Amino acid sequence: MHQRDQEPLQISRDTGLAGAPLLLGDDYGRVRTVVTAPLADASRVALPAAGRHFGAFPFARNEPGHLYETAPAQPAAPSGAMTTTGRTLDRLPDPAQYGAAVARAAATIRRAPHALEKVVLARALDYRTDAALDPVQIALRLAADRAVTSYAFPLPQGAGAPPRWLVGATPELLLSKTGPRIASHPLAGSIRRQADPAADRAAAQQLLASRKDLTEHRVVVEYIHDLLAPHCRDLAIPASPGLEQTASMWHLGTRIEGRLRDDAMPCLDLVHLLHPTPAVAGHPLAAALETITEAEPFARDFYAGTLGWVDAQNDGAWHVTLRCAIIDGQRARLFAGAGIVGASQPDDEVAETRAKFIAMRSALGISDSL
Ligand SMILES: C=C(O[C@H]1C=CC=C(C(=O)O)[C@@H]1O)C(=O)O
Repeated sequence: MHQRDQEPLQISRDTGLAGAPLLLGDDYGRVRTVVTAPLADASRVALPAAGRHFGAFPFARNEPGHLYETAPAQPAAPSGAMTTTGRTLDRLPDPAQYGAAVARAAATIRRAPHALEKVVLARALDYRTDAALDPVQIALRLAADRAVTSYAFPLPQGAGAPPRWLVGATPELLLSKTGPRIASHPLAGSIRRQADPAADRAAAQQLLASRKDLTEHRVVVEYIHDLLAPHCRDLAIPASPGLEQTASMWHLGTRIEGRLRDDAMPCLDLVHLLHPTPAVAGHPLAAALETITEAEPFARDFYAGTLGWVDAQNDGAWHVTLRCAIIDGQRARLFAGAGIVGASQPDDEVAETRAKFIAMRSALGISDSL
């Protein structure tokens, strides 16, 4: 079922990043080689027999990502926050323009919900400082929140140039596979957490009862169900979502578990089947991608892509690349998005994306006044 035509594999193998650190959750290693290939071909890249191999693929399915062979290493010790003096922050687009794009998308959805039922619109923050940013230290700071999987992946730029870095802390599991058993844990529908415990509980209850958020969530769960069901001999999906929390956000989440018909189906073929889900793109996919391209004044790059690990048995765990930044020397581009349905209100979605930036902003030491 998963066999593809065996056309020649277009990959390039690079050792230019040898020795660079790579961090994913509790795994820490030093890069040996990097293989660059699109996600569609990733399961055909020959992997050495032992250990885990890490990978990161961009939002755009046809753009190449990277699979890393690493050697185990001692994790770096976390250090204190960076001290910098000159800093700037540019908003892409500014919040008012983002709100206008949300209003247009919600109106389009209300007019013709069969043509577009949901779209995820993102915005970016361009941060510049006078000191080089340390991607591993930033990921270690993010790792203080044990509800998320933090990561720092070097992204090769070619021709001996220093890498860019993909750094973040994701709360969302796209797909894990252990033998025949698979799991996915989509999140969609969010609200900012509150410092006061009673207000925090009230916010969670408000989310759980929100028809707008339940609609956003249902679209994702149905999509994943419909794609996985033909490959599964059983697939269990709870009737309603539960609450998931990170240090700064509440989310609606649904844990989906199943058993594959074909145990040998490669983990990365399942990842390719699912990515991008309506938790980051929308539904129907083609209309959502068109809306995203029109509305967002930047390339998503590796934001809203997928990253994880795979082993030689084709088991693995792949996450949705969220709550992240692309770091390049003294610059960082942060990303955050929100699911838009017909009932979405522009100001609420601006506030939601602002809340989703909190984790990365505080790991980078970007003050609220900037
Ligand atoms: C697109 C993002 O979050 C997704 C994951 C959880 C909740 C989401 C939401 O409520 O819209 C998004 O689907 C992001 O953090 O940039």
